[in-house]
Amino acid sequence: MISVQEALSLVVSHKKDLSIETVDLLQSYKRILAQPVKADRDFPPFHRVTMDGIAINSTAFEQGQRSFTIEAIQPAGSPQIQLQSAQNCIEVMTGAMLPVNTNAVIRYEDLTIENQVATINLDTVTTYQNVHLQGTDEKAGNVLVQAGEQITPAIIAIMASVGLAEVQVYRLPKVAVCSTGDELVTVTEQPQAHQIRQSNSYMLLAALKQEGILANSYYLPDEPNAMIAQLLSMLQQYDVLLFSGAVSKGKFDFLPQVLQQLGMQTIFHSIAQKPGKPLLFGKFNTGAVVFGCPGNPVSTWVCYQLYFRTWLYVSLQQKPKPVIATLTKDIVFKPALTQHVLVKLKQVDEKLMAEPVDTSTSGDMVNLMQAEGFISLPAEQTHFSAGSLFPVLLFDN
Ligand SMILES: Nc1nc2c(c(=O)[nH]1)N[C@H]1C(S)=C(S)[C@@H](COP(=O)(O)OP(=O)(O)OC[C@H]3O[C@@H](n4cnc5c(N)ncnc54)[C@H](O)[C@@H]3O)O[C@H]1N2
Ligand code: MOO
Ligand SMILES: [Mg+2]
Repeated sequence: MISVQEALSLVVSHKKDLSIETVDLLQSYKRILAQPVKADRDFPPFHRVTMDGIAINSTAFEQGQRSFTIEAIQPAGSPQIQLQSAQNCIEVMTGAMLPVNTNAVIRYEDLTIENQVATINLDTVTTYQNVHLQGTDEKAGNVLVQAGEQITPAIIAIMASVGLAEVQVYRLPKVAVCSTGDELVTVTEQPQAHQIRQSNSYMLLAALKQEGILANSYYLPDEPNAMIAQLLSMLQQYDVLLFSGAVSKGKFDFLPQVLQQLGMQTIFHSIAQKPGKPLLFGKFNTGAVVFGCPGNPVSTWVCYQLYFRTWLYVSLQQKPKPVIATLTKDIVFKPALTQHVLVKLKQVDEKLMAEPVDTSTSGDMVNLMQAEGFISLPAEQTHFSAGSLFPVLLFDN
């Protein structure tokens, strides 16, 4: 049996080089950016008025002048105009260019306007007050977003503002999610006493959606010939086959042998870890990789999060953001296995605390709901004390 570290390096070494494709700006949401996004102009591109009011030349105010005749109006969306006399002012609107020869904006709330004369009811006016100065956020030519970032609404806004109507992103892998087992019925069916409704593929499909991947869903019964017929059609279409169930030692756990019969090379089958010991990882010469997650829901979830997401992230050249947290209680775990412990996170003063979530078994999907991530306690150690620091693999469940 291989260690978690060995398994992860094998998964990484079988990453897929995903090509780059061009998609419409809005379609790029949640995809991984494959190009840097550069500022085509300064941010902001001009001295931008940030309050509705008047623009003056502050020298006149410093010399004691308080009342200013309104010369003109500068709306947002109009070319920049010029203050003709430093003793006058121009009405300016939020989003407008600051008029030439002005250097301060006074809000309407701080003015009295009568007969086209604005009187300032303030004791002080500072240079460039209520003005967002050109280039203070970014300079033209600078990289605003690096390649490798997952595209968020804020990144979409940045790309729109620099005129990127089409965006280069990494192609997403085509994924098939497949549940197995004669005990499974669909969500709409009333299960008999010996049956359960299948839930793992819904969980995986939803998790894949978080990565922007719209996967297709399949089902295999516990019968090798029926499995082969279904798998043959799936093999041609997908980059990843993500199974749950049928990978352990049971008389009806046919998946490993059926996949091998179809030409899959087994890269590993079982890892020194709990949960998720029977995980199967293999590859077809079509390039398709197989993750055969153990059927218990928490095992499926942990294997998906740790191994599939690692594969996905290296394939997409995406870097996960590490989080370190402090274990809140002592744990003793004697088997020579890495134990993945589901945790909730809470902030206590400066410290991020990882509190283990009570789960009875890896079949306990109800308590999985409480967890925000897991920590992996190394196999070589048996006692883990409260106060120790661990990296947390965060997930959104
Ligand atoms: N003799 C041994 N037995 C088992 C071992 C072992 O090492 N030796 N490993 C155990 C571990 S650990 C796990 S985890 C499970 C993995 O089993 P399989 O991958 O073969 O999965 P199944 O037998 O098909 O199902 C296990 C469990 O999960 C439920 N299940 C399966 N699919 C779904 C689904 N789509 N939605 C909801 N629940 C699902 C299934 O009904 C079973 O209860 O094996 C242990 N046995
Ligand atoms: O993956 Mo199994 O928990 O260790 O049920
Ligand atoms: Mg089984």
